[in-house]
Amino acid sequence: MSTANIRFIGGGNMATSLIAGLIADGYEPHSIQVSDPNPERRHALQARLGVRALASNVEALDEAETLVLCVKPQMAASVCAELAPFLAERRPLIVSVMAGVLEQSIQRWLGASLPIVRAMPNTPAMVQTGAIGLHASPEVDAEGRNRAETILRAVGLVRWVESESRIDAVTAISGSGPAYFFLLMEALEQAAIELGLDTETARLLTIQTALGAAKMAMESDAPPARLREQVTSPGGTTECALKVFDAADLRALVERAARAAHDRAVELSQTLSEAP
Ligand SMILES: NC(=O)C1=CN([C@@H]2O[C@H](COP(=O)(O)OP(=O)(O)OC[C@H]3O[C@@H](n4cnc5c(N)ncnc54)[C@H](OP(=O)(O)O)[C@@H]3O)[C@@H](O)[C@H]2O)C=CC1
Ligand SMILES: O=C(O)[C@@H]1CCC=N1
Repeated sequence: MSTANIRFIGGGNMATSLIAGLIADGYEPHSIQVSDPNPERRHALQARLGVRALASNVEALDEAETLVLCVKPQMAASVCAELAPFLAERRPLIVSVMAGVLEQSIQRWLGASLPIVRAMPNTPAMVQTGAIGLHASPEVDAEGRNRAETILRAVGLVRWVESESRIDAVTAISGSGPAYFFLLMEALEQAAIELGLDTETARLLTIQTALGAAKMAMESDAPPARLREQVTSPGGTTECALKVFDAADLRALVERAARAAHDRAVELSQTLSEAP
């Protein structure tokens, strides 16, 4: 099965992460083309990753087998309308990473029931440690599902979800999730500095601790709650720290934050589905 000729529309943060991850996995830079209106971004993509970067979306489509839509949700309608006349015949597999943009909306803007896979990746795809949710529209055949999965598996862990609405949950957890962990890292690093550690030591101890905790959680049979208990000696230091988190009801706060992200994705879906 060929995964060749992948075309990206929009060359920002998410496209750069995906392209970097694919190239690190062995994809040939010449099999990837990307379009972006920003000349500096195009230059960076070409210089850093060796892919062809074009100003024109239509030119970037050339010989597309898989087309990855990587523009902001608010740009989706106009970009699809621009591409529509060039897609009807070729019928590439369309992979949309756009948060809150429904398969049906994309098909309506394209004016054709093209096969669409919605993918919700995250920026750690750049280091092939992405967490990706996938959903396929009914037009996607087994080869299309395989192709999307093969491409996304090159940059991380892939999970299919049963209904398209679940992509909004994936968006709230793993799509936006790296930002939550980065925020925690920023706060812990700052606390380390306040406690007297030098900046570099604070940075490295924070990052290594996050990496170690994630690796342990991934490799252990025990759930995170059990791993947390193993760190928490009765009457010890961790217990004191965790009591502070409990007093602030950290769990409820995290749930509220995830729900806010989810609800924003739903709101985007509704608003954009009404866009002409
Ligand atoms: N960032 C993330 O962690 C994740 C993002 N996503 C989704 O990925 C998509 C892109 O997000 P992200 O990469 O963060 O956003 P960025 O703004 O970094 O990237 C979007 C890029 O598209 C360019 N662009 C604007 N208009 C057009 C156009 N008409 N044709 C082609 N390119 C255009 C922008 O240029 P300019 O800046 O000059 O406008 C920009 O370079 C979004 O839909 C988002 O929901 C999904 C999962 C995670
Ligand atoms: O913040 C956003 O809207 C995008 C989608 C998931 C991560 N970033």
